[in-house]
Amino acid sequence: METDSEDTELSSSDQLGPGGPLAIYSDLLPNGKRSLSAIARNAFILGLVFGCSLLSCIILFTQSPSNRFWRPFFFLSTLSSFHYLEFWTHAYANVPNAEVSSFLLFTNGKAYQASHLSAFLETVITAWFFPDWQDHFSRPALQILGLACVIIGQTVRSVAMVQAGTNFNHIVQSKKKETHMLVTYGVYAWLRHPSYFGFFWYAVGTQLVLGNLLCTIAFSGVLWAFFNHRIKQEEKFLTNFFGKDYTAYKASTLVGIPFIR
Ligand SMILES: C[S@@+](CC[C@H](N)C(=O)[O-])C[C@H]1O[C@@H](n2cnc3c(N)ncnc32)[C@H](O)[C@@H]1O
Repeated sequence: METDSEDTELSSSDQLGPGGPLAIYSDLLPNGKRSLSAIARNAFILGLVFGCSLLSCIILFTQSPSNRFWRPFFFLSTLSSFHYLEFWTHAYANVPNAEVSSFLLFTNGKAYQASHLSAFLETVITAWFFPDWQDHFSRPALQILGLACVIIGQTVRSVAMVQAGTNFNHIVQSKKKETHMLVTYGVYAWLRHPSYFGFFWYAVGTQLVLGNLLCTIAFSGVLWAFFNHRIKQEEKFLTNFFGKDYTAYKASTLVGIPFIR
């Protein structure tokens, strides 16, 4: 005798095919843009890199601050926590946009990857071959300032992403969605681009802590030009979306990146 459950059993391709009853889950399968296995894998790897590099950084620094090889491990720990938080903020407050690409691991462009590789190489090469030159630039006061920038920058960016919720999108939107609301509360009450403010100061701060003279200059210049252009474009779209409300909001807030108004 056939049971009800056997009656309704479908082959896996029927269940997952277009319009099949489980088609809604196809996004979550391996290779889907919200693939649960890829999300679990990325989170595991980033957690592992964060834990190991933070521990190595602390051990090397406390053994002897003059052993400069705590620096690359510091950089890896900031990078891994940054990429983990990019996804976590989406998973917490922006579920419809939480995708594997929200980690920004391999989707942030070649310039991003090249600049981080350059920073890593500069700190390793100067620590190994030119320690005096590195010491000359990386004074404790600059490093403490850099660390403050990293902590404040990362915190402001993550808090902004949580407060903006589903209104935040890694890709600047040129068409207004029905659900898109103008965010003017929380950190957005003071800063109109807090996630850009946060990233700018976080990134420059990492270079100050590492004692990277070349990359401090390069990161400041390249990021300034990038955000200056992006903010102007984004504000044109936001003015189209929200009209006078955005103009009034703009007049009462700051950007917080030098010379960008
Ligand atoms: C990568 S997010 C960056 C948001 C903002 N510029 C920041 O730095 O926090 C880009 C998206 O956020 C949206 N956005 C920017 N400011 C907003 C605001 N105050 N309220 C609602 N959406 C905003 C833009 O429309 C764009 O699609």
